[in-house]
Amino acid sequence: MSTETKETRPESKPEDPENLSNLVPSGEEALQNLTAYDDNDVVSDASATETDLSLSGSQSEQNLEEDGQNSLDDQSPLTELQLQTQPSPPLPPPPPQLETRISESLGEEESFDLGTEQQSQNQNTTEPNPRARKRRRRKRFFTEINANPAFSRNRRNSIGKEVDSEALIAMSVGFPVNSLTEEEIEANVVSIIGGRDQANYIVVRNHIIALWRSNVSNWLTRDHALESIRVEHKNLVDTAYSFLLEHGYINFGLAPVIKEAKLRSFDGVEPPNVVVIGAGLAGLVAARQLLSMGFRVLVLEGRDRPGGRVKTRKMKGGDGVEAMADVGGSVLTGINGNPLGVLARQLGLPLHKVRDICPLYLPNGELVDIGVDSKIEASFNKLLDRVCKLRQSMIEENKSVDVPLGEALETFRLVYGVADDPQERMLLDWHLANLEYANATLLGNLSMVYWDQDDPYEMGGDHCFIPGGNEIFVHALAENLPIFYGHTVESIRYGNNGVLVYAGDKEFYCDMALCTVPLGVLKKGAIEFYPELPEKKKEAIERLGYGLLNKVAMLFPYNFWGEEIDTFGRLTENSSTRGEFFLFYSYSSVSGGPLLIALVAGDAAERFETMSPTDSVKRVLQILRGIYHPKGIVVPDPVQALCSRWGQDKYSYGSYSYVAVGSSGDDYDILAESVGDGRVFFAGEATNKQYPATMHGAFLSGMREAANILRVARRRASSSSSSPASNPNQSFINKEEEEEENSCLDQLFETPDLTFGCFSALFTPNSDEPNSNALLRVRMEMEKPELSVWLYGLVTRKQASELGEMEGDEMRNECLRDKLGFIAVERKSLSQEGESMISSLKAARLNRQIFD
Ligand SMILES: Cc1cc2nc3c(=O)[nH]c(=O)nc-3n(C[C@H](O)[C@H](O)[C@H](O)COP(=O)(O)OP(=O)(O)OC[C@H]3O[C@@H](n4cnc5c(N)ncnc54)[C@H](O)[C@@H]3O)c2cc1C
Repeated sequence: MSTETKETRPESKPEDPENLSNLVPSGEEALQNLTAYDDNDVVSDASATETDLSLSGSQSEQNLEEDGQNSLDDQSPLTELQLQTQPSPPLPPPPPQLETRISESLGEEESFDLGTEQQSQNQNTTEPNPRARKRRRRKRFFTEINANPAFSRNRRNSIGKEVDSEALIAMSVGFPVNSLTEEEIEANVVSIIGGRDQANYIVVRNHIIALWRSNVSNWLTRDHALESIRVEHKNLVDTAYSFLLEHGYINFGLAPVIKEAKLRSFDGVEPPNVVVIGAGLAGLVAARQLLSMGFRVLVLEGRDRPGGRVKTRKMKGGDGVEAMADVGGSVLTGINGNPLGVLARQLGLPLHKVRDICPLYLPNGELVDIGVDSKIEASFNKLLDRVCKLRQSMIEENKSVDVPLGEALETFRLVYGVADDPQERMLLDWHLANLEYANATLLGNLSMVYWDQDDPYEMGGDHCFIPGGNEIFVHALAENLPIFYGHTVESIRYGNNGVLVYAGDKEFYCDMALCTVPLGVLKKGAIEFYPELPEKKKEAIERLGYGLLNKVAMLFPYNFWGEEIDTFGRLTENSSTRGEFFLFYSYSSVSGGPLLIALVAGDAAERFETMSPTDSVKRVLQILRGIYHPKGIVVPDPVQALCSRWGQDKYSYGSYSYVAVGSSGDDYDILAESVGDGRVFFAGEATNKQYPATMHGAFLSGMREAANILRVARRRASSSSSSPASNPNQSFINKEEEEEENSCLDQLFETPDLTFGCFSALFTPNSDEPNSNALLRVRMEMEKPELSVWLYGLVTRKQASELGEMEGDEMRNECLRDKLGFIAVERKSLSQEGESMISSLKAARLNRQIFD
């Protein structure tokens, strides 16, 4: 991925004692008595070896001087380089540049600010030596768009300005300024590519996106979209609206009105069944979207929790200090157009901008001189520019070779004599470590040609934290979804008639399956496919890189590092350990307590997994004391600490994808391709060429595949012989199983949450909120008892309780009918929402049986 910073994660599995993140309890004990934790927050054994807390405060006393000139500005011939080259895929032209800077406010309105590339480096801080953490990017100004005739006359006056800002919003969401995306072309949004219709379509499409983004808590209707467009362009509005809706660019997310909406995609035919494998962001988003499209959906998740590589741990100390630590994905890397930013707005969550200031400390605790710092940062960026030029020349000469990025950078460094001085070398190493962090691997593994192929698409705007952690999103997305936890999928068998998914001793039959497991799991071959995946896909799985990043999260009794910074870094004299705790994230302002997270990148991330947690935490404290003791600041022991082990996590086997030498962005596309003529689909961060290795990339891949599944389902439904409706045996729940289903429901109602009169109610297992769902059941007695039926409907938990408090069923029925507009229906007519609630209840009960 690109160089924008991201966050680490830890994780541990109860089954595998090696695979544990670790907690450090309070005080002295903290380092002597490390307790292992797992995904269930189970605190087990405290058998760590004795540790010595007297860590040395000062380290190297090097006197570092600013060096003279480097000669990076020289136009030295590239042929001087002696690089070991490796074959790479043919070089395509460089990707389109979408580098206009857009800034989006975090409130309901969006504002845009063209060309304000430089971010302020010294704001809101008293730090004497602030530094910018992010690599600067060159920028292009947005090309002008002229007023378009698609708009009605009364809007023409202000049209130029509006079209510009609407185009900017669409761009921030990932749409090109004046062309169609591949998805749009595939969806046939216009009959002639490049014609006048296309130009009009683009304006209409941008307009609809901007309209919805102006109030993401609303359901944007087709009529509303049409209001400001001339009526003769109704077809364009229809096309653009349907495209955007079905592909999840509008009306998506967690606003109440959006959660309730149901598309009528399968009127008159049995909706197809989809099994989603994995309840990470990609799987959750896809499952939600598919349910809202009318599919029947089931999610199989190996862990006992949703979220996958998004995991927030509650940390707690003796004196009431506590904090929420994101041990997986943490930073929203660019808020403009980011779908997670939309969720935050819908849920009313504030965002905390990660401040750009990042002081760097020398091993002796001194702050790095700002002049040297700026100089080396500039040199580092120039080295990268040199690499860009080299690959540009390779593209022009059509040379299909690749070399490791690290090798190219080192060669240029030597050629231009950059960072010969020890302090400069340490600074350069810090930047290289930062690059290894962003890509979760050693620079020696990265493709020089394609490592930053996603740069042109990167989300603009601030990097942000979600106060309380990203699991807020996960829980909101997972609410009421039929997720079966503890179901590790071992094989997937697919054919013309459907898909069989095997998890333990259970098999699940479905029309289509969506596999969202991490690339690390695919690389391990942990899931067998029958027939085997196509060679092309297997090769892409092999080629694409999947790297490692780890974290140590430490909850301290108080904040000793100051409230005014969110990050600080430390330099090391040893290049080979440059990624070891090189960057610290402070979560004091967002996590609820004095929480510090140290990152471990590159080589160090691998070594870290073999170190004992006691030693790791001791080492971090040694570094922190090296920085703060010389300033007279006491660094206390943490009251709790944990270390991640993403590489040993059998549901991940690493942190996120990167473009390895010999691989390219095309491999992401190949990973995204479905197999078995539209039977098995793939989503997840490693299937998203534009936004790999990110939370929003995972989110968008889930949306993408939901749209693909809908397209294939429609195609199949229209060819009657293979329509799921015409072959009931293909249904996930067929007629024969209906009775079993009903008896299952009877079993659920054997232990209702509430019972009163002839009513009983079950609460959704995923929420205690008064407005969460309750499934109400009522017996309709008939004269002939054998004709009596159970009827069902959804109310809220609060309404169910209020009904329970009323006197007599007559009053209840009156309230249901007159006040709540409640209509009780037979089981088979229950809404999709009702069905998914039943599935959640069943899943929760099953999970209780497994885990209690
Ligand atoms: C340490 C770390 C720091 C990161 N920092 C950032 C950041 O700051 N910003 C950012 O945007 N992104 C960050 N990321 C990346 C981001 O977290 C991921 O890209 C994203 O969460 C991936 O989502 P996903 O749905 O593709 O995969 P996952 O979240 O991994 O979901 C896949 C799911 O499949 C399940 N599964 C696996 N195998 C099986 C099986 N056989 N059967 C059933 N279920 C199975 C897993 O348990 C998991 O729940 C970070 C990641 C890590 C690890």
